[in-house]
Order: sequence, then C-alpha cells, then structure tokens
Amino acid sequence: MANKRTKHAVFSSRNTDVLLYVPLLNGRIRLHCSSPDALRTLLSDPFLFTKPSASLSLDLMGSNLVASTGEQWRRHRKITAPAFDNQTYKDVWEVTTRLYNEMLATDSWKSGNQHFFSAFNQFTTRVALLVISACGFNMRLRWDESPTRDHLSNSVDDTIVTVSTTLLGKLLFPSWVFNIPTKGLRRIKTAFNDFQTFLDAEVSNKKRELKNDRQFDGSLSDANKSVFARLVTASEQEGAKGLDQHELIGNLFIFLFAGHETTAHTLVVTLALLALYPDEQDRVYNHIKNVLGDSEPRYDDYGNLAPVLHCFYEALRLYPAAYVMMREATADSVLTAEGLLPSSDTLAIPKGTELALDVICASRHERSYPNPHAFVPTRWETSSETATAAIDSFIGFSVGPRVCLGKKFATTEAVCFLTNLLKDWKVDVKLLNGESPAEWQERMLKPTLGVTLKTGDVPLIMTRRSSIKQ
Ligand code: HEM
Repeated sequence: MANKRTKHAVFSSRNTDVLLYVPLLNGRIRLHCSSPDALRTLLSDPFLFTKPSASLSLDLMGSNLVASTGEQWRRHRKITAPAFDNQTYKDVWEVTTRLYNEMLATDSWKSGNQHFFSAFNQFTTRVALLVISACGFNMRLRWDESPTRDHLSNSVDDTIVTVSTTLLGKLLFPSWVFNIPTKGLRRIKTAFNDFQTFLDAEVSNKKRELKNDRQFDGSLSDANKSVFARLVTASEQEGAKGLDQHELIGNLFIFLFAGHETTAHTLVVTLALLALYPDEQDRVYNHIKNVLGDSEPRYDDYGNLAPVLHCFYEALRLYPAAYVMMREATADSVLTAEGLLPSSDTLAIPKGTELALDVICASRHERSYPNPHAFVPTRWETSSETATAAIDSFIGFSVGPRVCLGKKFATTEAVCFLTNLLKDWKVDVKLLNGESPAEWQERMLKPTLGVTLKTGDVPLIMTRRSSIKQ
C-alpha cells in the first residue's frame, strides 16, 4: 500500500482532511475529502450531494439503481429494496454452503492435506459469481458447471467475467473506439454485445417463467423467489410506475456486477490478512469451534459469528473495493467536521462543487482508526476500547439512504464462506527467503484502481485442520 500511504501522508503532512483543486479538463472546483465524519455527512443527504452525471455511466445496459439520481433513484430503490430480506439471506447462506462443499469435492481439493493455490482469488470470484447468479436470478449452477447459450460466443460465466474485467475500458472510451479492428477491442465489443443479448433473453425468459409459476393466490413457488423474481413482482404491482424491460436489464446487470467483484476481492484479502496475522486466525478459529462444536454452520449462527464478520470488515477497511465515491453539490452549503482544515472545522461548499470522497484515506484515518495500517479485527467489537468505528457508520458500504443495498447479502455470503473454510483449513502464505509478512503484503496485495479496487492474483496455502497435530 505504499502509494496509498503516500497519498494519506499528503493529507496528514498538511494537517488537513480536504484538498481543493481545479482539474485542467473541466475547470470546475473539485474537493478531495478524506475526513470520515465529513464523508458520513456528505453521504447522508443524497439530494444536496448528488451523484454527478459523469459517474452515472454505469447505465450502459439500462437505467438502474446505482446509476440514477433524484426521483428516478427513489423509484428504483422502492422496487428493488424489499427483495433484500431474511428470505434472501437465508438462501445466500444455503447456496454458499452448497458451493463450498462442491468446491471441496473437486480434484484440486479432495485429496491431500495441503494445497498451494497460486491465485486463490479465482475461487472467491467463482463463489461470488455463482451466489449472485443463484440468489439473484435463480440460475442455480453447480461449482463445475459452465452453461452456454446459443447466442453467446463463450460460456455464460466467461462472458460475465470478461464484461466485469473490461468494464472500465468500456466506460472510459467512446463507442467508436471499439470498432477499431484489434483483437483486444473486438473481444470487449463481442463480450458486451453478447451480454446485452443474454440479459435481454434472460429477462424475457424469467418473466415468462414467473407467469407460468404463479399459484392460485398469485404468489410464487419457493423455487422462484430469487431477488430478480421478487423485483419483477414488485415492479408489476407498481403498475405504470414499475420498471420496464430496459430498466430490469439495467438492474440485472448492476446486481451481477456490483454483487460479485467487490465481495470476491474482499474475501480473498480477508484470507490473506488472516494468514499474515496468525494470532488473529487462531482467535477466530477458536471462536468458530466454540460456537459450532462439531456441527455445520447454519444461517441462525450468523449473529454468533461476529468475529468472522469483523475480519471481513477490517479487510474491507484496509482495501475498500468502492475506493472513491463522486458527488456534486446541488446548492451552496457549509460542511462541518472535526479537523477538516488546519484552522477551522467548517468549510463553505459552493453549488456545483465536485466532491471526491476518498474512502481509502478516510478508512485509514488515525482519528477514527488508531494504528490505522494494521489488521485489527477486534476494533469492530462494540466492547472494544478502540471501537470508534461502529459498523453502522463505516463508509466501506457507504451510509445514509444510498447505503449499499447488497451489504447484508455480501456479509452473509462472506461469513458463511469464511466460517466453512476456516473451520476446515489453516491459511498460510509462502514468504520468500528473508521476507517479512509486511513485505509479502506490500508485494502481493498491491491495489489496482479500476471501477473498483482490486489486487492481482493472491497465492495462498491451505492445510487441512484435521491433519495438524495440536
Ligand atoms: C464487499 C462487497 C460490497 C461492497 C464493498 C459494496 C460497496 C458499495 C458502496 C460503497 C456503495 C455506494 C456507492 C455510491 O453511492 O457511490 C454501494 C452501492 C450499491 N451496492 Fe454494494 N457493495 C458490495 C456488495 C454488493 C452486493 C453483493 C450487491 C448486490 C447483490 C450490491 C449492490 C449495490 C447496489 C444496488 C448499490 C446502489 C444503492 C443505491 O444507490 O441506492 N453491493 N455498494
């Protein structure tokens, strides 16, 4: 995290949490803010500090919850939010457990007591993709299944992964660029065209399927209660105000995208940090054993597995997938937060100011997080002396009315997957000769900043717990 630490140092060396500058390209004032308190204030009023149009280009597949503002956003949120409830989280838990067991039954896991995986992120990406496909869209794939469709050049999962990994290029460049006949650009164009056709066909099929599935009382059978099925139902109940085909596709795309990369990245980073901090791994393992004994984890255990959740939160704090949030002031206002400027706790914000909310620096802010660069999961315990960072006000999932709609979806999946894995396997990293854990972290967990923050391939060693002599 050297570059990020340097950036943090810019703020601390100037004794300020805000930097004002005017980008050469558009000449508008931009405020770069790293104060956790100020970020919470800015995020709590999405109408005064709205998403700027430049950050809304994620509507490339259709208008959706992430890429809308004002009344349009309110309408999307009203229809989509009810589908994220206990019934969905229970399904997330059950699907994650099934996938974990199917993963263990594959050749790379089933025999032998120790495995070296050069890119463990491939497992977390697969889990996250299959969980959102199943619980989001009732596409209940097995771990080793790679479905195809007549209109797709590659398998469904390959197409989704290509679209996710090339999304930034698609957002940055104008569409004519993708007509330039190079192999790379053609691949992106084909993947996006395929994906659009796939989503269109999927939405039409699902709507037909739901019509046939309706029971006497208009309700859906248990097999058809995915987030998407409930979204279509809620939308139909809204009549003319419901979401049209294009908007359903837009939301389908955004759930697939927002719902898998962020979770997959945070999961693999959590495991790497637990390997680098073996005392923390022992602590969380002992807690899991105390809660579960010899039983398998169930959704009802979620509340008793807080230390597992705290590890996930701490990894997200150090490597926040949504590393910057852009906003724009719709009216003149005054921002107040402790230590905002060297000489003042307040700052006037003129209408039209662009705000870059720096989640990386805010999440490593010394005032809110003592010993900010260390992995300290216990800081999230409500009883902890350093519990200044209450989970509800943590900005890794944002806060306020536009808080991440998939927050509990992601944490349910994470707690389930981590609990299953940590109860069965000890996680380690392979240090180079003379390398310290901090140097490994610096070398292997280098963040790259695209649409979301990610790291490269993360190599991990898994040792079967039952083979370790106590
Ligand atoms: C570790 C995993 C995740 C992280 C760190 C994360 C983070 C965030 C953040 C910071 C925002 C606010 C962005 C902004 O306002 O500029 C957001 C919004 C959103 N997230 Fe997540 N997210 C995660 C997982 C998920 C999942 C699993 C889903 C869906 C299943 C999801 C769906 C959404 C949606 C729909 C919004 C837009 C909410 C709105 O604007 O009303 N996210 N997420």
